[in-house]
Amino acid sequence: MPSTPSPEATAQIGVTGLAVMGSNLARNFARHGHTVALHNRTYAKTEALVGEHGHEGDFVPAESAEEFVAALQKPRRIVVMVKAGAPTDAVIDEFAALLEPGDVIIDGGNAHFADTRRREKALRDKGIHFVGAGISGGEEGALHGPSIMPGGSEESYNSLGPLLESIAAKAKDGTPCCTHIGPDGAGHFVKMVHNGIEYADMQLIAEAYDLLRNVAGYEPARIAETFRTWNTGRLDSYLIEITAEVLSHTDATTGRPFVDVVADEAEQKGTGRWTVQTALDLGVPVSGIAEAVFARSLSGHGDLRRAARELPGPGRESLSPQAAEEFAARVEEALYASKVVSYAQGWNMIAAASAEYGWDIDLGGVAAIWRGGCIIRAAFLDRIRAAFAADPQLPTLLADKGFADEVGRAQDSWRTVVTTAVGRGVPTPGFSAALAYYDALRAERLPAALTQGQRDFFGAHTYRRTDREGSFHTLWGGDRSEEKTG
Ligand SMILES: NC(=O)C1=CN([C@@H]2O[C@H](COP(=O)(O)OP(=O)(O)OC[C@H]3O[C@@H](n4cnc5c(N)ncnc54)[C@H](OP(=O)(O)O)[C@@H]3O)[C@@H](O)[C@H]2O)C=CC1
Ligand SMILES: O=C(CO)[C@H](O)[C@H](O)COP(=O)(O)O
Repeated sequence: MPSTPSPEATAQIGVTGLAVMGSNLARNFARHGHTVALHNRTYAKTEALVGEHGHEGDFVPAESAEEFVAALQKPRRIVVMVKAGAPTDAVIDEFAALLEPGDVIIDGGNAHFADTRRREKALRDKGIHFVGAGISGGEEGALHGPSIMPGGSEESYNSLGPLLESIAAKAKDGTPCCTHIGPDGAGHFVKMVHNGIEYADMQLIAEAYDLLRNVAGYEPARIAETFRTWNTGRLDSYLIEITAEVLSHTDATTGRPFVDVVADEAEQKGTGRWTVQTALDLGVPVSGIAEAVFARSLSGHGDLRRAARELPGPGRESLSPQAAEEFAARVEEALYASKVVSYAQGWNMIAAASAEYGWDIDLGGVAAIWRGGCIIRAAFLDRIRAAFAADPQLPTLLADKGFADEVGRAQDSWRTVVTTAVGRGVPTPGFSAALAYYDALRAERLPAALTQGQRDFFGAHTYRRTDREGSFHTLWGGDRSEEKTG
């Protein structure tokens, strides 16, 4: 039964799920002058939030879902910030039963976009707007300004947009890092690709660190300085900045570099894996992101690593200080070029999904809202925004003249870094895959022609020719004459 709004319905927005993300988002709304209704399954968390931060703005704590809904102005806007998956479904079902047509439920968790499409459709049938909103920036971003990627109907964005834009991060030009991405699952799709790119960026940075350590022979503190310098140039980004912080940190217990006492097994919650699974379904090559997911997975396979530890590898002579410095400069170029490739792959994926699902996503707009607040925020994103503003149909970022020139200038160093890594037995799956992608895209001819011949040989799968229209099959088991099949 729809609840009857009480005369005390004062809250412009409600947040349910008051763990790290939800409580910080609620505080962010309140700090921006919005009255915020608060709800959490376990009421003690609601009380704790009001006890500690009640002075930051107007909060309306609610013990029950009914009280929470009654505290909201119409159309009611409820942000759900609970664990992704079944808990999100349970909370949506609980609130949908209390809402009325025109009300809006916003899922700010890391939901799979297919779940968001399903939920949006089910609620649309009841007249309730469902907004799957990707939110990036972690705990700090939620409090001080995240990047927000809302999907859903235009109508829901009209009601919600100003509120979300008020709490979002602001890019250097003052633009809020929040825009309507597109219908149903578009917002969560774009957030998923953001995380896939985040994985690729982190893997490339990790490879650069490994090369500086094991080829250039730098200690972590020196590598931190190198990253700090890079952060003043074209690689200027949050991830490079925090890399320098992590590398310069000393473990208090042992006095050793922090990075040397952390177990070298990278974990993952799943959004990178979803990106790769979805890319396979869409037929978009995202080799940089895939290698990053596999690299995390491999690092966690202690059993395989222990079994292979004694396998032989090449010797590693140390470089002279000058050669090390020259090599470090080349690593910067390889890192930059590989980064451009993984962003190009991510954008191809967004474009493909936009076409597949009819989302009409503004590709430059995505870059614009990732300039601030999110984990992959970087100066570089303004260049991507500009590239799509100049040509909204750009087939790949590598075709943008500015990026093409830079990557072209970096290619010698990129090749040197990859061959040096191979020669010295330092694994660089991200750098290598990015370079292979670059070379495959620019190749005049690919060996895929041979693959087609093999497929036709063993399975009569047919092939197309370069000189004639249609499909063909060669009678491999007979006189090897060719027949036109279509
Ligand atoms: N942490 C991060 O940096 C980021 C997280 N996200 C996403 O944001 C969402 C929230 O993340 P986070 O703040 O870390 O919290 P968690 O993912 O740890 O979820 C905890 C919250 O979910 C509630 N909850 C769990 N199960 C249920 C249920 N069955 N019914 C009702 N409530 C339930 C908990 O309530 P109770 O207190 O009663 O247990 C608590 O409020 C997640 O989807 C996450 O993926 C997105 C970006 C960054
Ligand atoms: O969404 C995020 C930032 O944008 C999270 O930080 C991200 O989910 C972390 O992922 P993982 O635990 O898989 O490294």
